[in-house]
Amino acid sequence: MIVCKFGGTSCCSGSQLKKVKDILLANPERRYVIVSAPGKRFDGDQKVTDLLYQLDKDRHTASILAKIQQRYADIIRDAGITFDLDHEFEVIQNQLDTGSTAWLVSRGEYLNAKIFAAYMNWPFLEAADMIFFDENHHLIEPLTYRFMKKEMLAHANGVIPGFYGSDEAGNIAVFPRGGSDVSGALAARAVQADAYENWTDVDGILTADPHLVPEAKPINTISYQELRELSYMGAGMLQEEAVFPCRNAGIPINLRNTNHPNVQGTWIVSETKQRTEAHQPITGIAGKKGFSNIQIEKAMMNTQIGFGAKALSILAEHGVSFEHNPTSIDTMSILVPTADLKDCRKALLADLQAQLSPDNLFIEDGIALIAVVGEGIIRHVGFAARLFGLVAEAGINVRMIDVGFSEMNVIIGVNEEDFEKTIRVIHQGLVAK
Ligand SMILES: Nc1ncnc2c1ncn2[C@@H]1O[C@H](COP(=O)(O)OP(=O)(O)O)[C@@H](O)[C@H]1O
Ligand SMILES: N[C@@H](CC(=O)OP(=O)(O)O)C(=O)O
Repeated sequence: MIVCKFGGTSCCSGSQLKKVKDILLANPERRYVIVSAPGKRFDGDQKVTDLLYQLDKDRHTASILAKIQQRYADIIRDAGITFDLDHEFEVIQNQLDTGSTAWLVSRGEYLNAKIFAAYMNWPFLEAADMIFFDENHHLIEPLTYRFMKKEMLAHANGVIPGFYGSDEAGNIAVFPRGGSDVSGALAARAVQADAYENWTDVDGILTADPHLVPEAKPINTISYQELRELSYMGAGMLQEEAVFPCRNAGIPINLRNTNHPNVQGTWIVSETKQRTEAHQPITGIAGKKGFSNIQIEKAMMNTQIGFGAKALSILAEHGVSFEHNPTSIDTMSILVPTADLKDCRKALLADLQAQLSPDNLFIEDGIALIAVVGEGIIRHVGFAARLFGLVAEAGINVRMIDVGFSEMNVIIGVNEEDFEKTIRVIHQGLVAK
């Protein structure tokens, strides 16, 4: 049995929904499908979920609601589906004053799943009755699996809206953005599927973001951990939390292209399986902008037991999470998301100054982090020399290097303006060859 998830790009129009239907009917093992809200149809278009978040800011902007309704009306017309859209929008209109943000933004998936269920003539299985969050907004996994399994297996087929579930009070709760991937992974795990197919608009996981590196190639197989490292660092094709349910149950994930259904895509499997590209140490490259470095310098820092722990606890008190923390004898660099400093920059610096009495303390913004990922890359003789040689030859100033103990990735920090260039240079020199 296969559980499929189709992302916003696969569900953005009537013609895309036709492709989705053909894919599902081509293999009877594809019994359950999770759909996202309609995504972008072309560059510059708006995702329905983005429109809903916009509407949430001003609930009575009639033009936004009308735009959303029109998106669905076009889908229904182009796919030739019979569906009472006016009724659904009347219900939304009636709850506009009282409904929560989560409720409102989840309507994108809810409506798309209802429409697609009508199109497939499969039952609509309500995610709010199967996916549960606690009062701290954490997923209640065992309960979710129990209810999903019962509800799904009670039907031969089913269409499930992605992105949302409900809390203990029965109110709608949503995952972080991109969360339909998680809904799909939970469904696959609940019914112990043989595979979780995640359908999108690229031929698989590519060696780099195709917007930055047009010549990036699909990866045949990748381990769960490699993928996690890439998606954490911004490779946006699979929500990072979607890996865990499948990984823990040993369910392979197959990332595929709705527009090229004959392409096998990327298989995401356990670490124990060999990658077919074993001759090639790098699996992929990903990166993110928007980091700041908190630089703390103090003579003899290395002899002061607890200095690092103290610094990090001050960050925690201000709600700042740290990503990397390279240190040397008298210097500690703490890489944090710049957004975390928005409301506490001054107070944080004052606390660090008062409690650590550093010789020098400052924050540098505008840093981008790039992860070069591949099982065992660190053990490849000459890898580091080649990597840093390439970057140096391109005249790029490396601000930070962090080599974790996982032996799976090297993180380098560069100025944001060098971000795209660095990814291209590394890809060209180490992956495309
Ligand atoms: N390494 C990568 N491999 C593949 N796609 C990537 C990578 N990095 C970023 N992407 C982007 O992820 C997109 C697919 O994710 P997403 O937009 O969430 O699709 P969907 O709406 O189908 O879920 C691709 O169109 C591509 O631009
Ligand atoms: N529609 C939601 C959830 C989601 O997963 O969408 P997509 O599959 O298009 O990334 C979002 O935009 O965040």
